[in-house]
Amino acid sequence: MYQINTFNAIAQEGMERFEDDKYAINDTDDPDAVILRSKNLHEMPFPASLKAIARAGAGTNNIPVERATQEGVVVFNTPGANANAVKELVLANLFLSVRPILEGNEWVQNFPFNPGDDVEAIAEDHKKQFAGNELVGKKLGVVGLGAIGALIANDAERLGIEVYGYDPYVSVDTAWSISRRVHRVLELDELLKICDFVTVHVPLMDSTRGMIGEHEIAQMKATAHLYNFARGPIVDKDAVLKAINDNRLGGYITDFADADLLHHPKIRVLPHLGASTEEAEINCAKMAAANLKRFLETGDIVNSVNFPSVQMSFNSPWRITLINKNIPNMISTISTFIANLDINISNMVNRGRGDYAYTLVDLDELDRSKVENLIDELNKVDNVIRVRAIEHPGAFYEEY
Ligand SMILES: NC(=O)c1ccc[n+]([C@@H]2O[C@H](COP(=O)([O-])OP(=O)(O)OC[C@H]3O[C@@H](n4cnc5c(N)ncnc54)[C@H](O)[C@@H]3O)[C@@H](O)[C@H]2O)c1
Ligand SMILES: O=C(O)[C@H](O)COP(=O)(O)O
Repeated sequence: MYQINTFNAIAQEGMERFEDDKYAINDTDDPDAVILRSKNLHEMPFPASLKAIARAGAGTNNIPVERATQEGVVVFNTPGANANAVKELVLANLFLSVRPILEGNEWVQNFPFNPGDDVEAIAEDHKKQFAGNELVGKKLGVVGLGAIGALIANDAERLGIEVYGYDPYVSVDTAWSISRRVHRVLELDELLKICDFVTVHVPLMDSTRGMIGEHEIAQMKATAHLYNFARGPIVDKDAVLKAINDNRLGGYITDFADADLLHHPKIRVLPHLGASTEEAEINCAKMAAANLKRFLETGDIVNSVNFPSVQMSFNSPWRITLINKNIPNMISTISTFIANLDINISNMVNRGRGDYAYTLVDLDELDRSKVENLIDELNKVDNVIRVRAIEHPGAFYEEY
């Protein structure tokens, strides 16, 4: 039985993938894996049993990824699974930025009409104060052309907006998906100078913390609007407040609530709603559950942020998985241990990522005690961080 613990509300459509006869949910303090959304794990020690953490979402800044790596815990996320939800929220805010839609509604709802008033005529009389602008022909800068940024760039371009994109690390796949009518910008300042709207979609990392600060805001048009649906600390809020109060920035729209940003007429604050659609929550939960199940049941790694992508078809009675330091001779050391126990290797794959590597070894061996003995031995090997044995689920092996 695998033990899974959850944090945050994970959509049932994902959780129901964990079959009752194989998985126990929230039943232990020593889980094999955790599935979560934005719960902060930084101060939480990991139990020795923990093998994997699945983030049902994109950002993993709530997870101590480096510590997880050192402790041999594989961290997964769900790339792209909530990108459409964020895209739609950003587009909605673009419309709200050019048209006083919310203000018009608020005015009508709160106007002190008297009984018998011609409400329609009074509204017609006042509508001029809620005239707006159009998005067609405006310039939008997209900082970070990943799953979300690429969708926004393409859809904004289709709306007739002139789109400029900046991402020095854009993936080849994403680059192919972006319309050739989206202008590629090589310097962030260049984009900031010309755009009416700038929307940021980069992960929060040491290199992006505060990346939109005083200098960057000073490049922007005084009428421009800055959007932050990525993470609060990517934008320097003090620089934003100062610029807005000095009339050097037109507005700030953020998905990250902060007491200092509340009740300002030029700042709109949302309670982290980017991924909060039924569709995105289901997509993320399903993908996170699939990542976890596959890892626990086969050792395959797909969509990890700290270990390499490794898949191998599982055709042997036993598979062992190893997380080890990425140093010379590890593979020969491991295979020598296996050979010394007179066990034959039927298939093997090893991939490194930075300082760590992941190895799958399929064994032509039916004797459980020999495999258990091997695991004990491998656990003693220097620079091996975690070893696991997975029995092939097909009972037919017992018959041979
Ligand atoms: N508001 C929400 O609810 C919500 C929902 C989903 C994601 N997010 C946030 O948005 C971030 C992006 O999500 P995504 O799914 O598009 O991720 P992604 O990994 O697909 O894309 C991130 C992109 O940022 C680029 N990048 C990294 N550093 C950069 C830099 N210094 N300058 C320019 N580009 C840079 C990368 O090359 C990549 O293309 C997430 O990490 C998360 O923090 C927020
Ligand atoms: O990084 C993400 O995927 C988003 O910020 C969504 O966070 P949530 O799952 O807590 O809504």
